[in-house]
Amino acid sequence: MVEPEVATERAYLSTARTALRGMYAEVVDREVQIIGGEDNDERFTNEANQRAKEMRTHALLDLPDVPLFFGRLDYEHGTIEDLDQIYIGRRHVHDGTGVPLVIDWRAPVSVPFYRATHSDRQHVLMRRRYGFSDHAELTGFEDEPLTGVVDGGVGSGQADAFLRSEIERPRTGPMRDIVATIQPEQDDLVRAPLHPSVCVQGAPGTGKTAVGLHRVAYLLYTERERLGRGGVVIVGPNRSFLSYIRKVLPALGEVDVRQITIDELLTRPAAGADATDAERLKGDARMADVLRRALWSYVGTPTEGVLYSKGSRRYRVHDYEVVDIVSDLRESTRYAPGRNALAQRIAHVVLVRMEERAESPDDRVQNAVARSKPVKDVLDSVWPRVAPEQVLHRLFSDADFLAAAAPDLTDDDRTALLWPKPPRSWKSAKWSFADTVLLDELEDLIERRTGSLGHLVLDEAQDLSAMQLRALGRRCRTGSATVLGDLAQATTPWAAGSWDRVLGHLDKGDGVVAELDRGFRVPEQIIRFAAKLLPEIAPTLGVPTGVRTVADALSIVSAGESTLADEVVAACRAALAGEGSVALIAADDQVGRLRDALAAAGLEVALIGETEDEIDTVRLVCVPATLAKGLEFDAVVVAEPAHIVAAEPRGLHRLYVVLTRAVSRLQIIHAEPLPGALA
Ligand SMILES: Nc1ncnc2c1ncn2[C@@H]1O[C@H](COP(=O)(O)OP(=O)(O)OP(=O)(O)O)[C@@H](O)[C@H]1O
Repeated sequence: MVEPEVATERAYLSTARTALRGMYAEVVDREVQIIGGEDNDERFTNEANQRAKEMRTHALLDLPDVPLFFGRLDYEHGTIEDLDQIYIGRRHVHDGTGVPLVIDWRAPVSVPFYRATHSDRQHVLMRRRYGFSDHAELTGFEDEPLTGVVDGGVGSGQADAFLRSEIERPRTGPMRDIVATIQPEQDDLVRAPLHPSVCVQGAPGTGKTAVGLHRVAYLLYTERERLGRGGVVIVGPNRSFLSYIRKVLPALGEVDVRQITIDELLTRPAAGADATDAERLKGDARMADVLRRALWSYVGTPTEGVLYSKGSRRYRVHDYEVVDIVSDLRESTRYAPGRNALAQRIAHVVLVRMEERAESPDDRVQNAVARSKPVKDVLDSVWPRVAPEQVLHRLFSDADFLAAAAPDLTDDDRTALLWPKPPRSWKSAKWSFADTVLLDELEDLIERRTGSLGHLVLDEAQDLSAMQLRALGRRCRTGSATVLGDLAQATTPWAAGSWDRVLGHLDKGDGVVAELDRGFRVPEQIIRFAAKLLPEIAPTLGVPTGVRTVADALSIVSAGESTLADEVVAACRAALAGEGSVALIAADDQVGRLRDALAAAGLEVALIGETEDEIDTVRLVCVPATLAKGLEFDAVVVAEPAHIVAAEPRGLHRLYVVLTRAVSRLQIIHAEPLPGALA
């Protein structure tokens, strides 16, 4: 490391920071042009301009702890106009005269930073990577020449050391971006085009979440206009997870992406709960047919025609004519427009009758007839207005109605769906979360949902049911999706199964499935240990490889029933003596007690689920096993695996999730025997 050169690079960083402040001030000082006038168009334009300015200023804020660049490429002279060197960072910075000081990592000229190799240099002479302190002070750099002889792994070896130190940099607070060290196989997915949809199967810690977030940042860079219209939404499994990932996109300069859970995306609140069997069935794809049949069974067969009077004249539409119209319209469109069409078609027949008598009615007459009482009476009896809640209430309280709508379900299935004590009316029903998804489907069967997201990212998608996926797909009909998950981590009984099926339910059948199999988070020893569960939980998946081994990564302590809590306290205390974040993970019904034991021993500890924000500040957190998904910690202590397994039908899958949260060290403490595969 040449000191003067570090000083030069620091000076460059400081020039870039000053330039960014200049860009910020320029946007702040620029007046938003106000268009005169008070009508909606003008108001809308003024608001949009104001909002664009706010977003731009927000995006240009210099985050004090985030370095402005992380790498440099030295190109062969003449490759890029006027520049032989480019600095690569999270956003573009220029000096006010048009000279770029930092180039956005997403720009095409930055691609070789991630892709160039000795055998395919892409005109690059040298790649430089910078090291920074926690406060974004430049501390040094490593050079990787891409020309000349490769001796003893110079180049890729150095890069690996850099990647390793990035991964092992102690964690505090929420997830960080990986923009300085995105790996080629990840870069392929990050920069894949907006269409078709992409689905990533990846073992724990292979970077799926990181890839999904960087892909969003990349797509917003390349397709901002197209995505701006529909918007981008990231759907995650729960609030703790979303809180954990919330800072990655802002650090990449993207502040306008909604990150929500699926129940927040569906607008109906849930108040009730389901038994497991009912919940599993309610997520099953067969429910789509059941709902369709149930809804359309409200359309009856007309037994009477329509007699329309105007003054002393009468016009008759015969019953068989109404029968024909109804059977023509049934299921040819959504339910509500079908009802309107029926009124219009009856009115049209009346109009024809008028014309046959040499009258000359116009469109206004047709509309008046369609709204007239005799026509409305027919509609109400043959094609009544229905609310989604009404249909579902009847389905779960009327065994005959359910049997007619669900001929393909078994008797046991139907019994599981029926409410033991039906609420008196659909208005007083307490809908479960699975019910709200069904109501969403019904709503769309009644009136097609309009509007579409530009892009949808689904994380931990292996857990979503067919019906949930359909609801999500409806919100992104013309947009595309990035689907991320791991079938081995599927813990819900209603999980849809294969990725082809997931894409099918989302209505993104043209999506491509890719696999990530290099584990970055978890040391090789821990991966191999956890992977002993794979033959039982996901026999078709291969064992991932870890990119690192870490000395003493895994230890297993057997304790007595009465000493378990003491061992847990000792293990957490020892883990806190090292650097970074520490988690105690235990079965949901055990974690509170262990938290109390830790607090009683004088350790500062927070419980995830109760206090999301404290993940940012408290080093030791207790994590109920059901909230561990997607999270990671430098050191993890797992208490009593047998309890975690016994707590739920897919307990072994849950244990696999829990065992794969550690970046450096995993300690397992058990009084009961370990599950067979791990013993
Ligand atoms: N290229 C990379 N450079 C540095 N760190 C990386 C890289 N890829 C992944 N990581 C790190 O590995 C860890 C795991 O990444 P991530 O959470 O995205 O994995 P995942 O596949 O979503 O895991 P899980 O299935 O457990 O949810 C994170 O700390 C992430 O920052």
